[in-house]
Amino acid sequence: MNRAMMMSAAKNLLTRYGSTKNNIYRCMSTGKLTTVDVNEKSGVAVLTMNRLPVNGLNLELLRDIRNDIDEIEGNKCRGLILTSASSSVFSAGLDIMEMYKPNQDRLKEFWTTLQDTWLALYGSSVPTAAAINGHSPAGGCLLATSCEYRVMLPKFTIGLNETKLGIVAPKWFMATFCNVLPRRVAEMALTQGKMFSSEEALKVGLVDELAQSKEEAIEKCQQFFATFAKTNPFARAMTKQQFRSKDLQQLEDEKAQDLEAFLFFVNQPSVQKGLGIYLDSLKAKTK
Ligand SMILES: CCCCCCCCCCCCC/C=C/C(=O)SCCNC(=O)CCNC(=O)[C@H](O)C(C)(C)COP(=O)(O)OP(=O)(O)OC[C@H]1O[C@@H](n2cnc3c(N)ncnc32)[C@H](O)[C@@H]1OP(=O)(O)O
Repeated sequence: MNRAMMMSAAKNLLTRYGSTKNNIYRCMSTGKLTTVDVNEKSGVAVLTMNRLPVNGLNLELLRDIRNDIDEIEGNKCRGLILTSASSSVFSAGLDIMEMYKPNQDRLKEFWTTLQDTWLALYGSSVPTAAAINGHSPAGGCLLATSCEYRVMLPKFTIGLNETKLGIVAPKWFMATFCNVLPRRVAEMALTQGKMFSSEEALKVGLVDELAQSKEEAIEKCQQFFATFAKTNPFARAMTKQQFRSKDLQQLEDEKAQDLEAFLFFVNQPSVQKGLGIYLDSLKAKTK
């Protein structure tokens, strides 16, 4: 982050936090595929993904999440908890249908919206946490690890499984993973396409706590936010942004090349063939 960007971020944060210390704000739900509920007392917003059955991240769901994050930031919420309306899947990751035999204009918009959603979530000045109440592969894991804290329910799986699908996780997926895990663990897991059980994820630090129910997970996320009670919100947010600025800046600088690489890669006949086989295997499971 250069000096001008830093000053502008500081100005935004001062405007947000300057005179609002003890007030409670109300946020409103914006999306059709998401809901946002704000705890009137704590000011914490719960953003629930609601594209059942598996919260596949298609263009519309990503747009809704992105708009919700902007609205939560704008409404001065005290925290953002990301969770799912499903009782078994947090998010199945990117909707493979967006990448399989794609319309090229939509494909571009899809990837650009994913980039923008990540920039908004990973760079959010609002404290963020994920209540992971179901499986969380690939893009689902990206969303969860973009948050500052993770609480997961037992007996589910989480990880970046891209290499198992014959696709490559972009650099910013890897950077997000490396922000949570020791570099060696991250490299091994990424190259293996490893999906961690909830219990394994806790052991390596991919998640911070386990909870027995969604309600308990949300409560634990709220307790995490409470650890900031005695900090200055402006100083907290600036500190977070400085920690993450290298990763954020890299994607900001390379957005166009990243899109180009994605389009090139996804349109390769071998990748299309692999995605088709993978989709068939997923569908065969349900027959
Ligand atoms: C030099 C190289 C430079 C490279 C530069 C970069 C290039 C960039 C390349 C591209 C990178 C992209 C990164 C990709 C990220 C992703 O997120 S890809 C998606 C990965 N996701 C998965 O692998 C998860 C697949 N799904 C599952 O494992 C299971 O569905 C589940 C999540 C564990 C849930 O299981 P269950 O509850 O049993 O549900 P199912 O019965 O399996 O599924 C229900 C229906 O949903 C469909 N479905 C599931 N997941 C997806 C999905 N991700 N996309 C689309 N559709 C999905 C499934 O087929 C079922 O459909 P129906 O049979 O029609 O009901």
